Amino acid sequence: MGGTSDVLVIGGGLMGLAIAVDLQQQGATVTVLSRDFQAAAGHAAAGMLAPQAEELPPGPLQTLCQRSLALYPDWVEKLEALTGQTVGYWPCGILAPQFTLPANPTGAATAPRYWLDRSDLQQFQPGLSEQLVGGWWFPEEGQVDNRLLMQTLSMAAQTLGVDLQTGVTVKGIQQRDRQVTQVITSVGSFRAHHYVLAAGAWARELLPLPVFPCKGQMLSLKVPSGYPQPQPLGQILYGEQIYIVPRQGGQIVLGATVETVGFNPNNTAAGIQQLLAQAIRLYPELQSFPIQECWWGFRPTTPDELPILGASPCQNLTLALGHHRNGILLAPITATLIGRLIQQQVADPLLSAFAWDRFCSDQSSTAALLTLPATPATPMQLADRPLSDPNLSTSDTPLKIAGRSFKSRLMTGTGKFDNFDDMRHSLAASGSEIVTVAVRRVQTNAPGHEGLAEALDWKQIWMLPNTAGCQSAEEAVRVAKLGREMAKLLGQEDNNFVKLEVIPDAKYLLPDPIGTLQAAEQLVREGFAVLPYINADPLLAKRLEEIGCVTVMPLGSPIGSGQGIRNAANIEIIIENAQVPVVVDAGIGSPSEAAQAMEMGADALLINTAIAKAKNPIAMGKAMGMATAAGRLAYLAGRIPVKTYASASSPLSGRINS
Ligand SMILES: Cc1cc2nc3c(=O)[nH]c(=O)nc-3n(C[C@H](O)[C@H](O)[C@H](O)COP(=O)(O)OP(=O)(O)OC[C@H]3O[C@@H](n4cnc5c(N)ncnc54)[C@H](O)[C@@H]3O)c2cc1C
Ligand SMILES: CC(=O)[C@@H](O)[C@H](O)COP(=O)(O)O
Repeated sequence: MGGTSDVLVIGGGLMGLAIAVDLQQQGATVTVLSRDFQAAAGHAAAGMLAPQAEELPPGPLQTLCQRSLALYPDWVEKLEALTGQTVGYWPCGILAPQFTLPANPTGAATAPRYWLDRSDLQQFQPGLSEQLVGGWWFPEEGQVDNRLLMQTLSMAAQTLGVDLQTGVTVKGIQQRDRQVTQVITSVGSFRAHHYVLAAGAWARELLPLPVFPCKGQMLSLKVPSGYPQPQPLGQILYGEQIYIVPRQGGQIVLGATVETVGFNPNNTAAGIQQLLAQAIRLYPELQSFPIQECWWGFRPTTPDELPILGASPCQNLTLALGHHRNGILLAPITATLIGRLIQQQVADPLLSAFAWDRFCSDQSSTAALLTLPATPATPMQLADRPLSDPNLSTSDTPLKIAGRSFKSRLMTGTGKFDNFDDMRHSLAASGSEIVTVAVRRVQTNAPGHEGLAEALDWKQIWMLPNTAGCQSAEEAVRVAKLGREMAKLLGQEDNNFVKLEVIPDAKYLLPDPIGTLQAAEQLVREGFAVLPYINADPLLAKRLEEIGCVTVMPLGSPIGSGQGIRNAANIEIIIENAQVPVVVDAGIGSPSEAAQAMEMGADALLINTAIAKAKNPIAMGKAMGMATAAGRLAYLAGRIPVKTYASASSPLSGRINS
C-alpha cells in the first residue's frame, strides 16, 4: 500500500510527467505510477512542433496547438534549468515541398507561412528532388528531441521530489459516490486526494473511454561522412506520407505510418518500405545514408482526433488523454491547463471543447459511463465469500470489462426458457450480473421474445446486447447500433457493450472469422465495447484484442450442443496470450464443464442452453454459478501437477514394523 499524496498520476508517459512536474512546482505532493517508460508514445515520436505543417483546420485544436507552441521556449528553459540537461529544442522551421502546384501558391504568402518557388526552394535546401515545383516554409515551427524530453521530464520530476514509481501497473480505479477511493496496482493499492488519468493509448484498460491506439512506425538514418556535419538538412521536411526530421546530434528521423491495427507490435517490411520510398523521393540524397534504428509506437487516438482533457464524472479524477499526433507539441499547454485546473480550480474556457462527454449522445445521463456499477446484492456471492475468508490466502480481483467491474464471472442468456418466471429466477440463482439479449429477436418480437427486454430488472443487471441472427458484418454493425438504442431505452444510457456474433452457418452456428473481424474494427472505431464470439482460434483472438476488443469469447463447442469444452488446447493458448478477459461462450452442458473452463484460467463463462433447458432451470442456474466460482477459486488455488506414478500421501519413513 502506498502512502497518500495530494495527486496520483496514472501513466508516466509524456503527459503524466509533464503534469506531475507542473503540479509539484505548484506545491502539491505528486506520485506517478508508470508501467513502462519505454513503451510511451513520447519515446516513439518524431518530436515535431508543427501545427501549421500538420494542416490542422481552424478550431479549438489549432488554438490549443498554437498556445502550446508559444509556451515551448519558456517550458523548455524551465526544464533545462531544473536538470542541467538539454531537450534538443530547435525552432528550425518546417519546409513542406510540393510535387504539384497548390491552388494559390503566390498569393498565400501571409505569415506565418511563405511560398518558395522551385529555384528558391533548391537554394534554400540543396539536394531536394528535381521534380518539386516549390514548397511552403513555416518559419515558426520546429522540433524537440522527444527522447531527451522524456528523460529530462523524468529527471525534473524526481529533482522536484515527485514519487515516480516505474514498473507499476494500475489494474483498477475504485470509485464510490462519484469519487475515486483508491487505485489497485500490481504492487498494492494507492490513495490520493486527486487522481489524473494519463495512460495514453492504454487508457481504455481502466475506463470505458473511446481512446484507441494508432500505430506509427519510424526509423532513423545516420548522416555519413562526406556530408556537412552534423546535418545537411537545416530544417524539417514535411512531405506526402513522410516527414524527415534532422537532429542536431547527426541523426535523421523518418516517420511515420498511420495504422489502425490495435496494439500490433513490430516494424513491418511494408511500413519501412513506405517511409524509405517517400523519403528518398523527396530528398534523394538519403538513399546512401546508413539505417540506424527502426521502432514503432502507439498514438493515443479518439474518434474525432481531439484530446480528452479536464473533468471526469468523478469529482477527484482529471483526464489527460488522446493527444494523437500532436502530443509532443501539446505537452506544455496540457500541463499548464491541467495543473491550473487541479491546483487552482480554474478551468480554461478552451477545455470545454475537449470534454470527455462529447462522445455521449445524451449528456445529462452519462455520468455512469465512468462509474463502476453499484455492487448488487446477488443471491449467491460464492466468488466473494470464500475469498474474503481470512484463512484463505488466495485473493481475487473482480472481473473487469472495459473499465466496469463485475463480481460474478458467469454471464447468462435469455433465450430458450419456457417462461419468464423461470428465466428471472434462474438468472437470480446463478448470481449472473451480465445477461445477453438477442437484439434482432427482441426487436422483431420473435416467438418467446415478446416483452422479454422488459421482463428483467435492468437496474440490477448489465445488458449485453448481442447480434445473434446476423450473417454479415454490415448486418451485425447495424444491429449493434440498435442494441445500443435498446439498452438506452431500458435505462442503460451509457451501455456501449455488444456481444458480436456474425454467423452465416445455421447448422453448426459457427462464427465467420473475417466478418467478425471486419465488424469488430468498425464497432471499436465507433466507440463500442466489443465482445466478439469466435471459434477458439488463438490468432484471431489476438488480432481482435489488438484492434481494441474488450474481451474475446471463444466457443467451447457449438451453441446449444451441450458438448462441453471440445477445444481445450486452443482455449488454453488463447488464455495464455490474452491481455483482455477470455470468456468461454457456448456449448457448456454441465457444471463440471463450467468448472473445467474456469480451472483452465478462463476469466468468465457465458451459459444459456444448459440452464434454460435443464429440467429445473433454477437449480441449474445456481449450480452453474457455484461451479463458475469453484472453478475460479481452484484456478487461483493452483492445482497439483499430473504425475505418471503414485506418490503416497502418508510418510514412508518412521513406520511401525509389525
Ligand atoms: C510514431 C509517433 C510519432 C509521433 N510524432 C509526434 C510528433 O512529431 N509531434 C507530436 O506533437 N506528437 C507526436 N506523436 C504523438 C505523441 O507522442 C503522443 O500524443 C504523446 O506521447 C501522448 O502522451 P501520453 O502521455 O498521453 O501517452 P504516452 O506517452 O504513450 O504515455 C502513456 C504511459 O502510460 C503508461 N500506462 C498505460 N497504462 C498504464 C497502467 N494501467 N498503469 C500504469 N501505467 C500505464 C504507459 O506505460 C506509458 O508509459 C507521435 C506519436 C507516435 C506514436
Ligand atoms: C445466448 C448466447 O449468446 C448463446 O448464443 C451463447 O453462445 C451460449 O451458448 P449455449 O446456449 O450453448 O450456452
